[in-house]
Amino acid sequence: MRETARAYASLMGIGFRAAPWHATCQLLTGVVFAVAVPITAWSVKLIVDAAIARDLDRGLVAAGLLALLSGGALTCVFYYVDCLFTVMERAGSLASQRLMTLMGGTDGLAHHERPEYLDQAHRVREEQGRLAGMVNATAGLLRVAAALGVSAALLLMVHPLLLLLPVLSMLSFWLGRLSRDLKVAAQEATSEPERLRRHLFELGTSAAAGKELRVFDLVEVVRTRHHRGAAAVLRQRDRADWRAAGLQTADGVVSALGYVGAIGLVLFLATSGRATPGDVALVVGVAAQLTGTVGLAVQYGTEFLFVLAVARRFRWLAAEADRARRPLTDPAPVPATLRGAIELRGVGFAYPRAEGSREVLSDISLRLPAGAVVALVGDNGAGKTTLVKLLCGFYSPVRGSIRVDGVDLARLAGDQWRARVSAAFQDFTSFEFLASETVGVGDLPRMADPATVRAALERAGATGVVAALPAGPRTQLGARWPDGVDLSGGQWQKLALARGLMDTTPLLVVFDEPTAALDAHTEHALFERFAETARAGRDSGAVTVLVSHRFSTVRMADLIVVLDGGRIREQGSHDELIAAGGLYAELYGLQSRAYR
Ligand SMILES: Nc1ncnc2c1ncn2[C@@H]1O[C@H](COP(=O)(O)OP(=O)(O)OP(=O)(O)O)[C@@H](O)[C@H]1O
Repeated sequence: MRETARAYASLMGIGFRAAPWHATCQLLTGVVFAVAVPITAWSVKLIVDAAIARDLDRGLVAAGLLALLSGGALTCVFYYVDCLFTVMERAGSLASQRLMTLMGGTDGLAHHERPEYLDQAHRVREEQGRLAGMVNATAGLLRVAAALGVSAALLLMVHPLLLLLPVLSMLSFWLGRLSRDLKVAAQEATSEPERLRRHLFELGTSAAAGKELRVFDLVEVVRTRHHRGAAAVLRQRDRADWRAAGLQTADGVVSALGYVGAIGLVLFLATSGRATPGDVALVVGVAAQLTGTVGLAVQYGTEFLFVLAVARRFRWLAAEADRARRPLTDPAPVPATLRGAIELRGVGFAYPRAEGSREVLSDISLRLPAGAVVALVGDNGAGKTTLVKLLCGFYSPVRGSIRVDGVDLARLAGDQWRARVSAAFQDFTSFEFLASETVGVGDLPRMADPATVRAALERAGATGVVAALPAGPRTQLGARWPDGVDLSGGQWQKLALARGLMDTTPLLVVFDEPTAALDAHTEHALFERFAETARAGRDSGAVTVLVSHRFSTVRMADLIVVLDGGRIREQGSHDELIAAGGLYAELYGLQSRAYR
């Protein structure tokens, strides 16, 4: 219960922080409007009674009250709707910012592996719009409560038995809620197949997947699976809809019985002289409004529950983010320069999601000396990228430790360590910014410095890519933007490489197959240059880790580490490994024969 209250408060907090005046105004105008509407029925009663009593003055006062209430209610509706839109817009923007901080600002990546996290994150992303809706749902419920309260008071003035009408309304509200619950449950139960259906839809309609779908003749397969999935989802949701419709019919019958009963009672009272004709008009008016109020109660009640469910997920993600950001127990500063080495001592690692927590790295003991260029080689799945991710601090070893000049990496603040890490990955990100920014984000403080960006482009051999763009470095990248230019895979990759070379004073530089889209000669020439630069800058002690399947590139490294099934099979310089005649020598021989 306390958790629910906190979840509610967190989303109300977003609404009020984003638009405090508008949120207050929406709540107030909603209540005033809700109170004014049933009172108009009361002023009608006064007018009818005055007419029957032939009392013009009383009739005019009542008519004035009616005009005032109608005008006031209309004005309130105007402000209510205006505030509603403003609150939704501003709270939506603030909620997106919070969500980005929660989901994108956490330290490592380990939580992204947990199915529970993925599921919650996916749902929150899908229902993001609702994060802004707590003020609106609350305003709606307040409106309903105010309208029901005033209606009940007016009915009580005529006869206590008429209070059964709001009671029946509550029954009707309950039936309405049951029917909505059925629909919500069906939606939740089908959320996974629905996600698959959307994925298939995406595959079947996107240009990116289009090539492979056609080459492998998969268009029909994807379409059939999509249609079958859609039919299964609809079938399940249809069943719930029919049951919900049954409950709604029962709800209609209950409302009609209440309406007829209330009017029957007031007519009986009027004909026996215990109620006035104005009372009859009052009850008819209030009873008619109650039907609408119950409809609103069901609508806002459901919306409130939906928003509350999203709020709980939001809180859950916030708690996860807090956990991921747990302060270090024994923090140590990141060294300014590396003097000794980055050392891995008995490191073991298993992905949280991997079957039975299978270790993908075991017993890794390795010394990466300051200033060295180290190459990681091995078959697909040998664990090269995983090792790189551990070095970058995205994940923590489950056994053993990584030490930076003798200090456990776990003692260094993640963001401070990563500020000293530079990288280029094979699965790089295509930042659709201006070309100079796409590269410049590799070193934010110097992003706006054209000379630094030019130098990084030069080091990555990407000067030509930017020079050929219509507005050079000021060209917007990405085809979806006006005047945006799309690049080839290799060109994007060269810019990603330049981004990884922006920072000239890192402690660790990682190249995880960043040149896979380039030809072997270009890759060789580039790495020769990187190695030279790395060796020239040995003073800062930066360790350069390079992952490549091309042995012509690998051979220039100071240290080559051969991984096999998550373990180190052998390590040494190119000459040492060739002389040893092991796996490296065998693979090198195979590749060089193929190139001859
Ligand atoms: N996010 C993940 N969750 C679970 N298992 C993973 C994940 N990423 C990689 N693995 C598994 O870890 C093992 C090592 O993968 P890794 O990507 O480190 O290999 P690699 O040597 O870099 O391979 P490649 O040369 O193909 O890039 C593989 O068995 C892979 O299936």
